Amino acid sequence: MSTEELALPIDEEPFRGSELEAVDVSAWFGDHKVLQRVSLVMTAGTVTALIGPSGCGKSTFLRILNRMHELVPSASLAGEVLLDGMDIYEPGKRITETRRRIGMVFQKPNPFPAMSIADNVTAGLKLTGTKASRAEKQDLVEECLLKAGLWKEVRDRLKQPGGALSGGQQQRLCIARSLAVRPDVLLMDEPCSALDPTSTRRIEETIAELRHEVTIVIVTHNMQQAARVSQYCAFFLAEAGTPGQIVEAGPTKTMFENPADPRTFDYVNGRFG
Ligand SMILES: Nc1ncnc2c1ncn2[C@@H]1O[C@H](COP(=O)(O)OP(=O)(O)OP(=O)(O)O)[C@@H](O)[C@H]1O
Repeated sequence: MSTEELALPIDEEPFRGSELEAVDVSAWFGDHKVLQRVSLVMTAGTVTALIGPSGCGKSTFLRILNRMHELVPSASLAGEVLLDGMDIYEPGKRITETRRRIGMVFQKPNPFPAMSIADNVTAGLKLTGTKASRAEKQDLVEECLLKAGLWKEVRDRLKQPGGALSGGQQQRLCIARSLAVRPDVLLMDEPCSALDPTSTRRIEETIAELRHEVTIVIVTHNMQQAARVSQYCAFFLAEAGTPGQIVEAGPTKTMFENPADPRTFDYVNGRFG
């Protein structure tokens, strides 16, 4: 068989990344219940968008997916989060390993401002105890900046401080930093909300390119963005003081063009929220 025959068309290339599954996840801050039995499968090779009005628990849900929720002293939760079938909350599971496998990019770009661009990219290695030679680090810096779509813009100034980059470049630097520890899943909490339209587009292109590398879950308030970047969508809602729940989840096209629930239709068409 020739190599041409063996090669898969691009759409059928096997995806890297892992499957993440939330099973009956509920969450509280003190005795305030903010999520009620949320279940969702986030598949490798897809971008899953979490949408819904302010306060319905999207960020809380995202933070539960990499064990950041428990950093809030009053916070508690029930249910399971399975990473390739293994519960990340199982007693004895190391939090650092979970956070290495499930990275997070925040709303506001947060590079280490005084640290060089190159050192920002490799900063996570120390935290995860990964040893790398100088040459390996150099290769990693180039690889991750390329994947994050920033290499061409910074290749000649890798020693300059990360804080000197524009907001959009800083956010792509943070994406490169997340990729350097080779995560299986990347969580993004409104990654473009602090950025101008051009930088937003650039990040969206980066997300599209990364989908084959890493499973992506993104919280966004921007419906056009959800439609552009995601293949799968989950609509969260907290009605009249009740905890947030998923009203409906499914392929993005269906959610936008032919949702099953009238509340989804109203939300994606900007009638509330
Ligand atoms: N650290 C906290 N302590 C107490 N309550 C909190 C905390 N963080 C969030 N909450 C509450 O949990 C609920 C869900 O908040 P969350 O931020 O997850 O919603 P969201 O859908 O992401 O909102 P937004 O779209 O505005 O970011 C809200 O009622 C919020 O007030």
